[in-house]
Amino acid sequence: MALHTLCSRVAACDWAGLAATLDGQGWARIEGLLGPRDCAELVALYESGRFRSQVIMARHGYGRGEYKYLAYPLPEPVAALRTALYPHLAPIANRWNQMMDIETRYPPAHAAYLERCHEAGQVRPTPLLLRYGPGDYNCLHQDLYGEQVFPLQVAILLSRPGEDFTGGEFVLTEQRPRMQSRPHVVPLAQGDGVIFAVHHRPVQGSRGPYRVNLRHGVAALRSGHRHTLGVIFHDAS
Ligand SMILES: O=C(O)CCC(=O)C(=O)O
Ligand SMILES: [Fe+2]
Repeated sequence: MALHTLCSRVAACDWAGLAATLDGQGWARIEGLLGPRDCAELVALYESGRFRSQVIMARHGYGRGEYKYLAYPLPEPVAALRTALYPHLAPIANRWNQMMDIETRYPPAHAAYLERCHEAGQVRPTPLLLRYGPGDYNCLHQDLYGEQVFPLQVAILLSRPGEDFTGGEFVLTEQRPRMQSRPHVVPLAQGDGVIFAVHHRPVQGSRGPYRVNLRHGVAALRSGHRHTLGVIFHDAS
């Protein structure tokens, strides 16, 4: 995978449009972030890559299926994606924090943000590859790994819905204060990324913005195998 192609794909996204969509619904899709060959390379990494740990989800009550956290140094395409996406997300994160009266602001470059994580004792990489088989699912959760939290993350679907697998929809729920939770089903094709809020997002109410609490997960697969790349911007303790 040509890294400059990856970086120019990220740069070519309509970031003003994505920011507006994120403000409106808490998630936004980047279509065709990765090509079919890029996806196949990342799927192959599930077997051949270097990882710091493996999680069998059923053992922890997280669902069914498994995932592996990549080790540092990250594979080049994953490192490049994370570095290239971050500067576009940091201004959105800063604006959201301002709306939610949260004091934290994020530096414009990911390297500087990682230094902050490392100073807080969060030094372990969080990008991960996930693998689901028939009947596997991922319970609603939030990827929080310490006090340092970057409020947006990206998941990229590496498999072809309808061909490699059926079912396995990416879902989000929004828990609103004193109201019932709202579900979202995110339609993804192979290579599409979804940007979404890790835990909170501001929603504009009639008396100013309020906070909603988000969780994400994956519905059970009916058949086949599904792989995902998760890009989380804070390191873990
Ligand atoms: O497999 C998925 O689509 C969900 C992945 C996930 O939970 C994550 O990237 O944090
Ligand atoms: Fe997750």
